[in-house]
Amino acid sequence: MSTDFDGFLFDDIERHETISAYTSGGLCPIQLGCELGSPPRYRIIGKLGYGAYSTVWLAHDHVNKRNVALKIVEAKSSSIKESSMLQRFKVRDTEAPRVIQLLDAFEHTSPNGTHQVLVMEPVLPIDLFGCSEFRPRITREVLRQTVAAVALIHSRGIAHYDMLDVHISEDIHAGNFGMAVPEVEPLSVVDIWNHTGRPEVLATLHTSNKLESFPSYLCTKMDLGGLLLSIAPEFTQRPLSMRILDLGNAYVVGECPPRAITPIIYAAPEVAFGALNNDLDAPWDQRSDIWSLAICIHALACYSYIFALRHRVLYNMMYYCGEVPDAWREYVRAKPFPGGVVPGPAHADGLWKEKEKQFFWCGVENPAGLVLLLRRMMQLDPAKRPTAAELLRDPYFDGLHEHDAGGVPLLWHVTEN
Ligand SMILES: Nc1ncnc2c1ncn2[C@@H]1O[C@H](COP(=O)(O)OP(=O)(O)OP(=O)(O)O)[C@@H](O)[C@H]1O
Repeated sequence: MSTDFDGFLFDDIERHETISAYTSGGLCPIQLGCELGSPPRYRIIGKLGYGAYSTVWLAHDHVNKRNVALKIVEAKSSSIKESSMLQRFKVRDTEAPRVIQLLDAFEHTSPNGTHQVLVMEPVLPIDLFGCSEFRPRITREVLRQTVAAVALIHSRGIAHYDMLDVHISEDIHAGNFGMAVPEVEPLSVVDIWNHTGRPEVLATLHTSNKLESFPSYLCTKMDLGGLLLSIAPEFTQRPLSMRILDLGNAYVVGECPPRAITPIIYAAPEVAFGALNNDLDAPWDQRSDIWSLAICIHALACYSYIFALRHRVLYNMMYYCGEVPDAWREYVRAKPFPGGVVPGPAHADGLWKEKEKQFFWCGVENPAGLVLLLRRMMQLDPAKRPTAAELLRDPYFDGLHEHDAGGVPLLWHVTEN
């Protein structure tokens, strides 16, 4: 082995967490089949996902005899805030939860430090650009429940602002929303392993010998949707129940907001403008959530992001909103509009007409209604954005109600991913 190279021999940043995140203060090395908890209680079955601060695993809880999701947070970040946020949203049996349910929390020590572990119900995240065999059809009901999840956290004075997950490269993202899949809970470990087949793993070979910090291999995410299609296909025929995930960056409005971590192309104008002018502490609150929720709804509806180019994002915001805010005029004077096209209402109407066609081709229910909804949400002035509770009364959601999500098959799947 060559000694002039210090690092990993293999890497695949598109499919795994960054290997270098396994370091002192970083991620917890995990092996399939290992048991966590004291006394050992949760047996790791497979990987469900990873984020900037954690890895998330499907595990079997020997005590309650059910499968659960374990979010194992890097040692230097504390998830105490996230677990106390989630505690606020624990529901009784009679209520429909809209926030992922926290079942337990404990600490686990690894060579990299002490990690918070959040035990949660497993959900099927809406993976916009993933390679699952399963893709839900994004109906008005899915979107209504997505807005209802945000309305719920807002009603408790909390802002989320991390609804769009970005993994490593800014090209791969998924919404921080998922569907409850209680069908996963009773599955036996052997059944799961039989149906998912041999786990795909990548050996972690490092040129140094600091081996204890790293797992001996990285696992590829399990295809939970594909697993359910093969083991419990009837799940696509029942009413769905959406959850909002990842309250790690959420805060109680009125307290000091954490720095917004939403990437600029999904960020609200007030945050994006600040960030592009080197003000990373631009304040954000629930009104900023409404903008990001619109970006998320757009992505759910047509599997693409409304704004793609970071360096043009402010211009595109002005084009879609048809105006130039007074506070941005100085910025615009220094960097003139591309091709000299000045934003205005007629130009904005034209862009949204094109958007309506795109929604139509993507099979969106009531494309014109969705355009009107998004235009209400995407206001450059945060004060003009409706609240999430007001959005639930938007004509786009007419005829849908919290108590009546059932009746017709609400999910469908496509396999040509
Ligand atoms: N309860 C769960 N069931 C199934 N999958 C989950 C669950 N919670 C999280 N995941 C998956 O794990 C991924 C990472 O989780 P999460 O976003 O909470 O981590 P994070 O480290 O806080 O990430 P970031 O802050 O980068 O968004 C999610 O995008 C999702 O795909």
